[in-house]
Amino acid sequence: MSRPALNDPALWQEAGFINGQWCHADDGASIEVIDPASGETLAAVPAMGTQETRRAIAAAEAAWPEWRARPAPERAELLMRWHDLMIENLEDLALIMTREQGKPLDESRGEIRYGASFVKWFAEEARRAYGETIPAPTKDRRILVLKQPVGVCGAITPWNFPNAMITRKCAPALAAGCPIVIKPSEFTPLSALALAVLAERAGFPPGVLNIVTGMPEEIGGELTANPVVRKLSFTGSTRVGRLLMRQCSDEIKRLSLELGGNAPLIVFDDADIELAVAGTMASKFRNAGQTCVCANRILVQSGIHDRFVARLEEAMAALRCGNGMDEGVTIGPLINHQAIEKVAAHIDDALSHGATLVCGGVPDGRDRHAVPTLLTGVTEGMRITYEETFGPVAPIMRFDSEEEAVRIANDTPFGLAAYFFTESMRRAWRVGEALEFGMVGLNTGAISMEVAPFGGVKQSGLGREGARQGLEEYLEEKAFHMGGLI
Ligand SMILES: NC(=O)C1=CN([C@@H]2O[C@H](COP(=O)(O)OP(=O)(O)OC[C@H]3O[C@@H](n4cnc5c(N)ncnc54)[C@H](O)[C@@H]3O)[C@@H](O)[C@H]2O)C=CC1
Ligand SMILES: O=C(O)[C@H](O)CS(=O)(=O)O
Repeated sequence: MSRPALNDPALWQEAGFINGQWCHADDGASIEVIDPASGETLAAVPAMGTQETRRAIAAAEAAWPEWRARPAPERAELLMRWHDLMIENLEDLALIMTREQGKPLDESRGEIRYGASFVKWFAEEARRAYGETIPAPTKDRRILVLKQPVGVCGAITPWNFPNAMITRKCAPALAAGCPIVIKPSEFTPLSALALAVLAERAGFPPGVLNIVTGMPEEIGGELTANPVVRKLSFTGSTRVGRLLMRQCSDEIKRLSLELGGNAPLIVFDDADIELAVAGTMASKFRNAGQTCVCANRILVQSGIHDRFVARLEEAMAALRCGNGMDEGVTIGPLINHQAIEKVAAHIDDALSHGATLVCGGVPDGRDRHAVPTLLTGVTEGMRITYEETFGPVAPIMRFDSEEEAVRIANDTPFGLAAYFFTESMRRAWRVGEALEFGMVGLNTGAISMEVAPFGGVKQSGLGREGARQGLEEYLEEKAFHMGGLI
């Protein structure tokens, strides 16, 4: 197991974190963490299940009364201390992330800053869980609306953003006064465990933040069935989100779901072509295309089509595939062989139905890399247009009219992110309002930041993360009627 040389080796943890204690699975079982760049075993973390999860939930329940009673400025101070420790240890956290997830080091550094931005944002928001007073209908009554923490929360997070998807959930939970039990992806647990090391150092009391690693079905089964857990927050596939939603229905738990996407990116004839190319590169190739907000379909109007394809091919030629630890690499390996096989299947299907390969091609599984690929002549009905590719493949669909582009863009059960490029103010309003997505980028491919609400409609999920809305997901509203006052 070739762990990286860290400035602070204590950040490399191969144990779960329950009630302020580092612990292993009751039966001693473990699961291996694989380096996606080499395929070698990097670490082994506990294969925890129902019993360990039950203990973590009990620890969170025991911690709740004191944590909810702690004044918001004190919760905020702990969150800021955690934020500062993340920034101080940024290089180590980035190294850990690149080794277990594969993304280039610079992207990992960017994700640590992105993850830390949620901790700082919710340290600030903790002080603003404002209630309200309502004019009473009679003289003897006063009506208040109190904001109170939901209670013990659970979170289940994906492998593609193994730091930011943790902090985007636990920062608002902790800010609101909720203790939390987190199950990170079995592919990338080390980033979550490093965050727990820093949370402990920041001074969070035992039981407030717990990390349970291991068997998804067992841990998820306990988080969804245990009545002590009042809310579950999930980021991942729509398939699993639907399953968890069903499992939470018996207890009518609060839910936040950030699920799959199928983002259209539309380039109109009147687009600024350089903005459109830059926006496409930013949206399509971040994390080797393994994000839920990546452009999954690229719709280009006929008049600009050939020029845009030529410029995009030029820009893609600058991408460099390789090991994320190596200087200058911009496209790391995909997370695993299943991901590579899915990308290959999408390319094969498109080519077999008449698409043209401009550059790239079917990845070689042995290289564990998906080569940045540009396809033209992509048409509706090809798998790549209705399944989330989650890889560095840019499928170009030609269109003629604005109405046709909006129809195609909206023709999906998903509704997470969409992008379009035009210099026309009138078209900006028409298309921005017509697109059925939770987030829309006009002349930009970057829409992920802590200040704006992140989330989707239709089968892309429920609720919003980040922004003012993100705190509300962890608060309950109580109408408090005070009668007999005269
Ligand atoms: N909306 C988003 O931000 C994301 C969407 N995705 C989508 O999900 C697809 C697969 O990516 P994965 O990370 O493998 O997503 P996934 O949905 O399979 O896994 C996400 C998390 O759910 C857990 N999980 C899986 N099955 C579970 C179960 N039965 N009970 C409880 N927890 C369970 C996993 O251990 C992981 O922690 C991607 O191809 C992409 O389409 C993936 C990551 C993020
Ligand atoms: O899971 C994801 O893909 C992230 O939500 C995307 S982002 O927030 O990093 O853009």
